[in-house]
Amino acid sequence: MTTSPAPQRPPATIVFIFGGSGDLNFRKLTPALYNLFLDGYLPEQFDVVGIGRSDYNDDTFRERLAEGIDEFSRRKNGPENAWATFSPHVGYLRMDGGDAAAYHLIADRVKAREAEWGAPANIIFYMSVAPQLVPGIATNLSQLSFCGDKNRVRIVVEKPFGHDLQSARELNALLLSHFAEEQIYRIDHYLGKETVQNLLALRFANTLFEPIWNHNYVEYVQLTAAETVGLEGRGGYYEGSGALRDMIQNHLLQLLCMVAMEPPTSFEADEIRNKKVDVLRAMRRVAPDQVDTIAVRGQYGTGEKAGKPSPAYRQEEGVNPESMTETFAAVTFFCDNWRWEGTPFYVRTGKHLAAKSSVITVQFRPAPHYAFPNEASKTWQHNCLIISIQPDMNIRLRFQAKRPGQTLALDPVEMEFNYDTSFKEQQPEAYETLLLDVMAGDATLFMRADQVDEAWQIVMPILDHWAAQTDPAAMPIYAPGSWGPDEASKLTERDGFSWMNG
Ligand SMILES: NC(=O)C1=CN([C@@H]2O[C@H](COP(=O)(O)OP(=O)(O)OC[C@H]3O[C@@H](n4cnc5c(N)ncnc54)[C@H](OP(=O)(O)O)[C@@H]3O)[C@@H](O)[C@H]2O)C=CC1
Ligand SMILES: O=C1O[C@H](COP(=O)(O)O)[C@@H](O)[C@H](O)[C@H]1O
Repeated sequence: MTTSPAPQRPPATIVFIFGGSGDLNFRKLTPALYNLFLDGYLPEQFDVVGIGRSDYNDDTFRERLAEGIDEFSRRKNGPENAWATFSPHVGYLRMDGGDAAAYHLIADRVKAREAEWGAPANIIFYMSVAPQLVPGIATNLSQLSFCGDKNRVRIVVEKPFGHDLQSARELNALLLSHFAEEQIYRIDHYLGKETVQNLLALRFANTLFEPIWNHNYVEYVQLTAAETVGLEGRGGYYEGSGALRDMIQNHLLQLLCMVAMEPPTSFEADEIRNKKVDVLRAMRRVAPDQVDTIAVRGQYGTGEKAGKPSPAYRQEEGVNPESMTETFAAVTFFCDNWRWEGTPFYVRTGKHLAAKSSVITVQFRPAPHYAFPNEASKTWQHNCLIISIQPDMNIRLRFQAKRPGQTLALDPVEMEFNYDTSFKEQQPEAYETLLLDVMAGDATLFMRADQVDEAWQIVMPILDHWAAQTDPAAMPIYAPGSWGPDEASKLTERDGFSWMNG
């Protein structure tokens, strides 16, 4: 999301992707760069260099990535010869990120390109590797003479950013010992989604919602990120993570910030990030003995998918048969500030749920006086703003309307804004937006160290409480294809509400 009306082409840039041979680059990063290239956003002088230990050379690496483009790029092979024009910009360096002596390969590559281009290049180091490798790579990079150049060198760090508060602090301290904060781009791909960025437009480019966007009018907010997929071959990672760490500490708390933040005075990166971190600071820290009242976890059991038996989480590859890792988490958060005091924010996420659906629901309070006869509205519902992030991309406003006829009958109806019908432009993938922002030096959609820290502080009491419960029989099990364990409904029902499904 560049803040200028039309994005400028970035200057000459080399993107080094540590983990170039891995899944994220294959499915997301190179397809995103390729789409940016096709859309004319990349400079003429750019290189993408994958780094890994796997045995590729430039040609075999390009062949491998071409398969990823075929399968995962929204533009597929694009116009004729598009890949043939793009692929010479792609190369591979075979090296071990832990081998400090190998880093001259990077320096040599930069030197050669700059000589060819006749100008210094911006350099981006993308950490698409397991988190435990990041400190070593960052330390080795810092030995390169140009790394301290704030104007042209940036480092992108993938999630998870730490495993807990302590490790996140250590990682931040290490990165900040080698790079300035403005060089560090902590990525959260949810912030690159069009529908998520549109939350800022919805709230701050309209007068309609802002006057009622507070605890006086909003009864509660629900944020759901439901997935139908399971582990997708990432059992090793997920087993050490779980739903709270994997989705809530980062993506869902960031969404919550977009819903709850105060209006910014500008779209400067730090102004937006200041407003977001204020929300995180205001969020209630839960006492250990309160965790069971505000948080529920669960794990998927055996079931059936596409007519075939599907294994329970504890039977998945890389998972402990007595695992206590949650594949579902639901939490009631409160933001203790003037705007939101007393309004619950119900947040939930899970694997193998009934639908793929990321939705924010803002439920308004009932009308102060209901003059209609009770029998007028058998299906009476509160006003509600439903913001669908994905896969549907729409915003629906639900209100009561009179059903045509001679009786006074009211029914809930919806006004809908839909991206597909309102705009003809294609939606860029989140990684396209975020990679272009890194190249442009725009950190608005990236997390600052203090945001990461606050988000960990918020979830730590829940994680600690759950970690202390070790009886496998105590883990609530839910059926794949459901909306999670029954216990999750208690969170909302306790307050007289229910989850909005589907
Ligand atoms: N895949 C996804 O959908 C998502 C991934 N992420 C995050 O992105 C990061 C990468 O994930 P993903 O691509 O799935 O992981 P993979 O396991 O597929 O890839 C890991 C990469 O790290 C490289 N690597 C491992 N050890 C070294 C080393 N010593 N030196 C250099 N390279 C090394 C591997 O290359 P080689 O074996 O050739 O050395 C490989 O390219 C992780 O932090 C993950 O959490 C975040 C969101 C989504
Ligand atoms: O970061 C992650 O996100 C994906 C969900 O992303 P989405 O864009 O498809 O909603 C999730 O599957 C994965 O476990 C998590 O690490």
